[in-house]
This record gives sequence, structure tokens and C-alpha cells, in this order.
Amino acid sequence: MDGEEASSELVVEKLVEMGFEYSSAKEAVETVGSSVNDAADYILNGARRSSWGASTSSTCSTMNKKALGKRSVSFTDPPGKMRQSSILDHFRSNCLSKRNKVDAVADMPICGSDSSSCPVDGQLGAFDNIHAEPKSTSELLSIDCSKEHEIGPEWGQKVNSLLQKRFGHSSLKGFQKEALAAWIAHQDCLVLAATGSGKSMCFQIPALLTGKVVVVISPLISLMHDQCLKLANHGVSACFLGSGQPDNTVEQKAMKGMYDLIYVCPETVLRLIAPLQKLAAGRGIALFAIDEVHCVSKWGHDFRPDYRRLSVLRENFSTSNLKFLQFDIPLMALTATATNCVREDIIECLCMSKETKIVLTSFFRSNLRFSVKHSRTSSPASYRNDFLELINTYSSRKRNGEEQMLISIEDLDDKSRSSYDSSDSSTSEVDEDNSEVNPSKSSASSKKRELTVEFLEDETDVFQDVNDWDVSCGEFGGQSNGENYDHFVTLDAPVKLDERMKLQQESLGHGPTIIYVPTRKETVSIAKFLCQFGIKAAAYNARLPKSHLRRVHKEFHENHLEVVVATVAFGMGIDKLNVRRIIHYGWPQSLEAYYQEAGRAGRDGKLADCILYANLSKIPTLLPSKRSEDQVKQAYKMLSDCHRYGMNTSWCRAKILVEYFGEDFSGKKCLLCDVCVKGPPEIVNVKAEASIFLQAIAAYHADSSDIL
Ligand SMILES: Nc1ncnc2c1ncn2[C@@H]1O[C@H](COP(=O)(O)OP(=O)(O)OP(=O)(O)O)[C@@H](O)[C@H]1O
Repeated sequence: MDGEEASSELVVEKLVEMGFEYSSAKEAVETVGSSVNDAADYILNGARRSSWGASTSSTCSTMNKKALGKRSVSFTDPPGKMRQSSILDHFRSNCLSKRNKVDAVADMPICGSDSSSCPVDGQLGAFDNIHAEPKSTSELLSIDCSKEHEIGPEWGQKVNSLLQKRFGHSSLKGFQKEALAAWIAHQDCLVLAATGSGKSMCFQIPALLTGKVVVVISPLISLMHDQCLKLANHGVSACFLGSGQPDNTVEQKAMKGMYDLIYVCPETVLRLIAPLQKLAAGRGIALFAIDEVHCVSKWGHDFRPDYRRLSVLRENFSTSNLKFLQFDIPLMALTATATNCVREDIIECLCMSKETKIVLTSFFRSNLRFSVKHSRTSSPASYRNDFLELINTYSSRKRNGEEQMLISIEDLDDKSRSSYDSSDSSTSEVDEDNSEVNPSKSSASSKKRELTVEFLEDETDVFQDVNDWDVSCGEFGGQSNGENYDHFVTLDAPVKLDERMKLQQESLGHGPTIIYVPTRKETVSIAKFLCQFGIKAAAYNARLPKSHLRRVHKEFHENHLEVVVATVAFGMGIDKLNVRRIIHYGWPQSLEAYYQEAGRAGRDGKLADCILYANLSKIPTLLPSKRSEDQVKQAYKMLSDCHRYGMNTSWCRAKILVEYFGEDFSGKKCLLCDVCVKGPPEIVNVKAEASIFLQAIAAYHADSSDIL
């Protein structure tokens, strides 16, 4: 093999790792040469034109790739000019969209192609606007934090007026009040509240109330960036620090106390202990907030080692260490998902005080309709069964006004066979049986079939670098789409029975869908499958080119994409209100991860579906990662909890989930899930069969004793 051949093989190998079929990878490399990015662009471009590209010309959608030639099929700038779009682009686009939304959208080029229209100087200008100097100082409410307080009527009024003035909300939610009461009493606090319930307000208010700084530790640049952006929109000054921060004056300004809130990743906060101590002595630090705190625990689903070192906060910002402090600077730890065991681990590991207040809201999300379906998954033959309803959902919208002809399974067969038959035969996961697998059948059929093993994309590999600027440079932020937060339901307590009964009658809107799949390969194959039927679908996994990932985020948030087929890499920070369906097509890695991912549906409070397609003949296997033996054991225990959830046929699914997090749901049901609606499987009286069976055994033993 000569050098060139060897490098082509390597590129093909890389492309297969990204999730592409070997044959497509090979063809792409033959056509565009040995560049991973070009080849990936080349393959994706075909899928994209037939899926997202409603406006692209039909000549492109015929995918006559060879005729199109190298550059004409690429959707990004030529390599030499290609520039990773940055957070600044997003700020810029948001500033633009605030000034003139319609114009900005019309002008907005698709991923990365706007480099010429956005000079670096201009970007920095926009960036400075985001990191506004604290205008709020004169508006600060003079509250004496040296005394203990309760959120009495006086406090309540002050906070509510701030809330209204700054954020347009009428009052604090119950759990927010509780968390603030703990902070006012200088207590540490662990807040466990559902995704999207408003946890950030618990640490944003202290910065605005006291005039001191709040330091927020967060795992991802995308989350920090998103929050800074939202705060800037509300006129609150905030910044984020870390290697993802391109302006090196921001850190100095932050340490001088020029921002109300400082967002920082764990590794950076560890580096900044001495300057933060100076800040505490100067403007003062009101609170350390540790967001997504489940990352502390090895028993959680998203462990990040740097989080465990955050005990330095208690050690270095306590009265014993800093003599000028009257009280230890309180720690507020926040998460949406933590089991009892994870909670204990967090409190111990962060050296939070013994009196730490735990503010726990109901994990129950009354508008989420959970169900489990059984499927072989991972095979194009199953796709035809499993995605029929989804395809019909989106195609009925497109045929709006015309006769509503639903696509039949035969139509799907015709359409998809042409492009999938060949791949069917080339995969070891071929599924000849077209019918849905049901649990009773599966044990019998698994005798005939080998159990297969599926390598899960491991989230510890996905987010190797907390400052992964490229992956996380975010087009997140549902609010900028004009989606209405007014519909947001208070998630403090399960809504009333009659409200849930009403939800049963509601029809599920067309809104966006996220399909989570365990492997990178499936992100590509399912997106490709859905594209065949005119669905605007795109694949998302950590190995795909960054420019593609950015584009997926952007188009998803702007409602141009209908379906994203993703691994766990499409994760934290997805804050979009109108997601109508979260489909897990294969096993999730844990019930915590499942609930967090499913929780991205229905944040507008309207009915949303959370469907798990369980494949009982597939054993999920974690990709090799930096996990210790103990952690691997724990990871497999978590997988087995998922299995139990998938096998359940008797208990309300929401009950299983919320009780997993230690909540008492006794005597309650969600009334929406498949088990609540269809009930447990019918009880069959097998007395007669059992008696024959027992007689047969008795006869057998009698015969054997005769022989003996
Ligand atoms: N008291 C309130 N009344 C009404 N809306 C609120 C209130 N507090 C916060 N919200 C809104 O709730 C939405 C979600 O808030 P936030 O992003 O803080 O949720 P979160 O719990 O941190 O979510 P996640 O777990 O996904 O990080 C925001 O739009 C916020 O403005």
C-alpha cells in the first residue's frame, strides 16, 4: 500500500467512525480526495439537499455527485477560507435579531459562510455590548446580608419587584423562594428541580439583590454562553471565563468586580482561587452556585472529574480562611436529576455543611406521555414499522388542504427498499422479520437469533474538553425565536387530575422531534431514511464536522429542521420550548440520562411524547473510556435499571421514573402513559395448563423412580 492509499484508508476509517456507511465513505474519498472534512461534507451534502434543502434545486437533490465535482457539492467555504463560526457570531446574530429580526433572518447565511460580512472588529464590538458594565449598581436594593433573614413579606416584595422589573415574571416559584431563604440565612443549599423549571433564577437574584458578585460553575461553554446572553437581554451584566473566552481583558475585569455574575468552568475556578479571594474582600461574593451538580458524582450519569475538586470552594472561602468574612460564602448546588445516592455524594464531596438545605420539587412532568414500544431497532427493516407514524405526522402537515392520504407500510417499503436493500445485506444487524417484536415472542425468537452487542456513544468521550469551543459554540436559546414563556406551567407540583384528563384528549402538535440513538452509525442511517420521505431530518453525533453540528443547532432552533437524529452528544443546554417528541430508539445509558433527555420535550407545558423503543435482543456496551472498574460496574447497573423500565408492563411509567429519584408517588398515576391508558396486560387464567404441566412432571418423576 503506498502512502496515498494508506491515508485514504485512514480517512475512510474515520468516516465510518462518524457513522457513515463504508461504501459511501469510500465513494466520497475517491471523489473528493483524502480530506475527512471534505469527504464528510460531500456525503452530508447529498442527504442535506434532499432533506433540509426544501429550497435547493432539484439538480442537486438527484445527488449526481461525480458530475457536481469537488467544490460545488461542499456546503461550507473552501478549506482555506473556512472559519469556525464562533460564539461572537451568535451574539452578533442575536443583537441583529433584536434590532431587526426579519432583516437579520433574511440576511443570515447558513453555517460559516458569513465570515466576509462579519469582520473580527465588528464581532468584538458586539461582544463588548454583551458584557456590559454593571449598570445595575445604582439600582441595587440595600439589603444587609450580615444578618439572618427569612423571605418575609418585605423580602418577598423586593424580590418580586426585581423579578417583574428585570425578567417580567410576576412572582417567585415555591422552590425558588425556598432556595433564596436558605441563601439569605447563609445556608448551603441543594436544589433539585425539573429541567426548565427556573433554577437559574435562584442564583441570579442574589447578585441583583446584594450588589455582590455571584460565581456560577457550569460544565459547558454553551451553557455559560447561553445564560450570559439571556442575562444581557435582561440588562444584567455577566461574563464567562475559561479558554473559550476570546477576550483576555474579561478575566481581569471580572476579578475587579465589574460583572454581577461570573460563569466559569471548574478547571478555571480552580486556577482563580487567589483572585477570587481578593474579589471576596473587595466587591464581595454573594454565592457560589454549582450548576449541573450531578457531574460531581461518579454514580451520576454525567461524571466530570474536575467537579470533584470543587471542595476547594468551601476550604478557601470560609471564615476560618478569610478573616474578613462573617459567614462562610454559601454554596448553592443545582441539578434536575440526582438519585438519593448522588445527592449524598454531592454534599460530602463538596464539603457542604451538615445543615445543607435540600430543596426538592416534584420530578413529575404532567404533560409528558411516556410509552415503551418493542422493536429490533438498528435495522432499516424496523425503521419502516417504527417511523411510519412519524412520517405520516410530518407529511400530513405538508399536504395541508389536500386530501389526507396516509402513507402505508407498502409505500415505505417501495421507497426505502431501493436505497436500503443493499445496506441491509451488508450489515451484521440485518433484521429479516418486519413485524414488531413483542416481549413474549422475543425470548423464543432470541433462541434462534444471537444476541447482538451495541456500542454506545459514551458521553464521557463526547465532552472531553469542557472548553470545546467548536462543539458548544451555541445556537441554543429558545427565547430568541419568539417562543412564548407565558405558557410555561409551574412545575412545583403535579397538576390537578382534571387538567391531566384534559391532556389525554389533546392531540400532539407537529412540532420538532429529537430521536436519540445509541450509535453514531444510526444517526446517519435514520436521518437518511427519514429524508427519503421529505422529512427535514439531520444527523448529529460528536464525530461529525463542527460546521455541520453548528448548522444543526441553528436550524433546529429556528424551526427549520423537523427531526434531529442524535447521540447523547446533542445534550445539555438544549432549551427549546416546543419539542413535541423525544424518541429513544434503543437503550439510554441510565434512567437519569433518560429523564433528562426526555425532559427536553414539552417545555411549553403542552402535551409531548417520550417514547422508548426497546430492543430486548441487543446488549448495550459502553465504548472504552476513562472509567474505572467501579464506574463501569455502576454504568452497567444503570443500564439494567433502564432495562427494567423497558420491561415494565404493570406500573405507571411516570411513577417508576419519579420514584427512581426518591420521590413518593404512592397512590398516584400520570393517566397518560401507555400502561395507564392501556392498562397492564390482560391476566390470563392458565390454571388448566399449569395443572397439565404439573401432572406431566409428576408422571415423569414416577417413571424415573420406576427405573431406579
Ligand atoms: N418565577 C418565575 N416565573 C415564571 N417563569 C420563570 C420564573 N423563573 C424562571 N422562569 C423562566 O423559566 C425558564 C427556564 O428557566 P431556567 O433556564 O433557569 O431553567 P432551568 O431549571 O435552569 O433549566 P435546565 O435544567 O434545563 O437548566 C426561563 O425562561 C425563565 O425565565
